[in-house]
Amino acid sequence: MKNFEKFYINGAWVDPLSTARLSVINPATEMPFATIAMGSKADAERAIEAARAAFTSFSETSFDERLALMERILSILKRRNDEIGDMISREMGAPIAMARAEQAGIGIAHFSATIEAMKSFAFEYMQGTTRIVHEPIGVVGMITPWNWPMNQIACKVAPALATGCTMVLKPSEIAPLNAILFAEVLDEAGVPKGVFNLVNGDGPTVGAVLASHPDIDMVSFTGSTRAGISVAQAAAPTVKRVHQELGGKSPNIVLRSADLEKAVAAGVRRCCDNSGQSCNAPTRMLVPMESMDAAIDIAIRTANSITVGAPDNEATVIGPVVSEAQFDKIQGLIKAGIDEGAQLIVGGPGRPAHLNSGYYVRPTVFARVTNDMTIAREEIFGPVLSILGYDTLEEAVAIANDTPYGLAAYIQGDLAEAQALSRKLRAGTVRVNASSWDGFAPFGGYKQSGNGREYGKFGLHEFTEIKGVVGYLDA
Ligand SMILES: NC(=O)c1ccc[n+]([C@@H]2O[C@H](COP(=O)([O-])OP(=O)(O)OC[C@H]3O[C@@H](n4cnc5c(N)ncnc54)[C@H](O)[C@@H]3O)[C@@H](O)[C@H]2O)c1
Repeated sequence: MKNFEKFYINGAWVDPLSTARLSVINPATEMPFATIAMGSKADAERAIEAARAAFTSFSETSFDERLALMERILSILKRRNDEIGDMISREMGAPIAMARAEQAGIGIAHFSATIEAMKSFAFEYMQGTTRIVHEPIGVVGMITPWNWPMNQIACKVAPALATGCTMVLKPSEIAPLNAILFAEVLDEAGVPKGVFNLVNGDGPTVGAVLASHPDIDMVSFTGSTRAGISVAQAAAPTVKRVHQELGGKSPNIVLRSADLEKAVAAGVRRCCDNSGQSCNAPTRMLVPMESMDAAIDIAIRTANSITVGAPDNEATVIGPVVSEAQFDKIQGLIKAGIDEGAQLIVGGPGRPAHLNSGYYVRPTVFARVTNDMTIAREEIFGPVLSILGYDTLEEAVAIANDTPYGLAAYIQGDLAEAQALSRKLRAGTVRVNASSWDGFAPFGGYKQSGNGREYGKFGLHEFTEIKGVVGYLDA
């Protein structure tokens, strides 16, 4: 059992003031393998004080100093990538190769993209005789989830450092160890003391302090809509900026012009990727009604080809889901799908037959789902796909937009048709056909999927205040 019971505050690894501890569980074995300290209100306040004290000097560093710092971080992240990936695999169950290449690799991608973006970002410019200045917003509280842990940490910390903010990070208590390695990277890179601080703990204790504290100028939250609302409520009396990246129930519209085989197979795989634990997973596939039977055939074949297994086995495509609570929640939603009359075509309740321990879920597809069913409305966060039929394109758009969420939407088919359709979808990201991830594209949600945008120049914008110095030049 490894002990990770220190916090990183004011440039040093310090003992917590709190005595509470939590075991970190490997979801593949259901066994604890490490412990962390769970911070108290006093631990959070100590970190906020350090970040506040560091703000004046860090906000006055030059662009070149911050660029050099970002480049040092990037090179250390590259060196330690596999170690970070292995840790993520152990604590949240992602298959080892994917954990290294994608889960950890995305941290590198965000630092690279932010470095590129900061080089062309207009931090200051003239507008008539007024000087427009983007200044760092101040001390940022960051609260992150377990599903793509390094993604969320990097896409907040990179723009915050690039703009001259100081920060306190509270990562998910369910997958907290990658954040400890990340803090080691920042320490080695020479981030000035107090600029980056890490306190582990739970949401209602440490998270709530970050949300409500008057010395925090902005809280950047990624997680469930439920917790995002609590954060916004706690933040309201101090009128800080609240940036939320929340849940999703993203539609994937398969147009009549699409290659059905390719589109359905890719949609099933994408929904199950990361064991279905992606906020932007395409979980509602919309197919033309007359193609429903053919789509069912393709979905069954594809789901059966997804190998579920131990994260350290190279043949594994998807590992376990993160926790017992998540496993139980998914099982309950699969049961709701069956009880409400959706057609279960592959997968279903329980673990895959060859696995009798670990939080493994069978890739599951329901067909002939209607958009009022629980499985079409609630975020499941497991490898569970709903296929819905549509007759007209107008109907497809109405179904796609009939959700409280608006994080992402997907379109498969003719490019010109997809371009026109993309404007009708109420979602922060629309992905057309087999487009690959774009670390410079804005990422964030419409409706109850959040507010604000991350990634590239949009992240830089998010972490700044805009000042107008009127009369900067004589008229
Ligand atoms: N939109 C996005 O960018 C995005 C990305 C990844 C995950 N998510 C969402 O995250 C959820 C899964 O992650 P999770 O289970 O870790 O979510 P969660 O909301 O339970 O926890 C997220 C973080 O919030 C903290 N937290 C919980 N309650 C809090 C409170 N009352 N006050 C302050 N902090 C609190 C947790 O400790 C954790 O650090 C899904 O709903 C998913 O869609 C969204």
